Amino acid sequence: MPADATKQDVMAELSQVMDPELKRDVVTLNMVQRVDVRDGTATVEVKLPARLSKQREAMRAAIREAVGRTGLTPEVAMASSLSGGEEPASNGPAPAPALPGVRHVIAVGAGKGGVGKSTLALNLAVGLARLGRKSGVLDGDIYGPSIPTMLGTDRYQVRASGKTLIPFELHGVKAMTIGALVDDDKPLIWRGPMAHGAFQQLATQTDWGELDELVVDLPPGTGDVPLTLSQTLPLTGAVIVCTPQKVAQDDARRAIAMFRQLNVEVLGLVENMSFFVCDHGTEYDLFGRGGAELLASQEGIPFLGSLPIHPLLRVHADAGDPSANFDRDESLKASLEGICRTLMDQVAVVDLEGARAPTLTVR
Ligand SMILES: Nc1ncnc2c1ncn2[C@@H]1O[C@H](COP(=O)(O)OP(=O)(O)OP(=O)(O)O)[C@@H](O)[C@H]1O
Repeated sequence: MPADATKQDVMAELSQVMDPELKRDVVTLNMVQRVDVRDGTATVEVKLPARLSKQREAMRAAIREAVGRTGLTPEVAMASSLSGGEEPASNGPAPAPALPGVRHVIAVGAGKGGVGKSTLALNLAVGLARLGRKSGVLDGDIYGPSIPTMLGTDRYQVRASGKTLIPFELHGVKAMTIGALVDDDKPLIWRGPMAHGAFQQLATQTDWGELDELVVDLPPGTGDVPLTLSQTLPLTGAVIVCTPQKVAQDDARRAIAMFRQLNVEVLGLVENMSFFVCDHGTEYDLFGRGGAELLASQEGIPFLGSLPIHPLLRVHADAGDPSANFDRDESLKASLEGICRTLMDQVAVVDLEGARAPTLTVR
């Protein structure tokens, strides 16, 4: 490219430089603060999140190389975010609207599919209700909504009063699912903005009443759609589910990085399918139990607890009877309630820190 390249040319090359953790480019992630092109030189200012401090020089080299491809001489200034706080992604949706009456919105996410995210989201909502909280569950897993089957709402039609959707009320939990609005047989191809609009409507037009916790089942992964949906609601924090294998932890690490990038508090990590208990009571660590707890301590986030591979979890999910998980097996009940209680503690910590946060009064 000739040396009369423009700022747009520089931005186009910079959009090829990837955040090594989030696998997303530095332009989309709003890290590029300034680009000036003058006299054959491109001056680029980049704000690097604190989590990438070890990759600082590698990032600088990648940015220099990208600018160099335009034929301009690169001058790269790198600033770091001080607090470890990351910049919210640019091109993101408008600020999330509050849900009146809902005190805490808790997203449940996972770095990859099939790790038990929906199972955990639903059992958290049911468990919190059984512990006396007013709870709800919002199924945002637009790729494969499973809450309708797991909660048994698929037996009912969604009802509306004018433009307001009336949530289902089953097992002590208010529920709304994107599954109620899409046809099972015609999977839609969702893109970020489209998913954002439908999901936001679903969340804001449902009559939740007063809730202590609304648990949101996000789509799996860290792609555009989960990223967009994570910015759609005012989240109190996120819970991440992972299985014990090393590969699952790598995915979970990416999910942690995604929430941090969005400035969403990670309330904790849950290890699902942690071990298997056979009929004789012997426990088998099929996938290498304990990996998630180790990951939590490495990442400095709370470990909320683990769930065994338990045939009843699958049976009750297929039967749409989550209450049975708390009624038919003492050890399963103890695991689920333990996770719910630890989560409630973490939510209380966030409330406390929010109350303590300094406020600025402008006169
Ligand atoms: N600990 C467990 N023991 C037994 N079965 C489980 C356990 N966790 C999940 N399952 C079963 O595994 C299947 C997948 O679980 P689930 O739908 O919760 O995963 P997911 O991560 O939400 O998947 P997706 O990414 O497709 O949304 C379901 O049939 C569920 O009942």
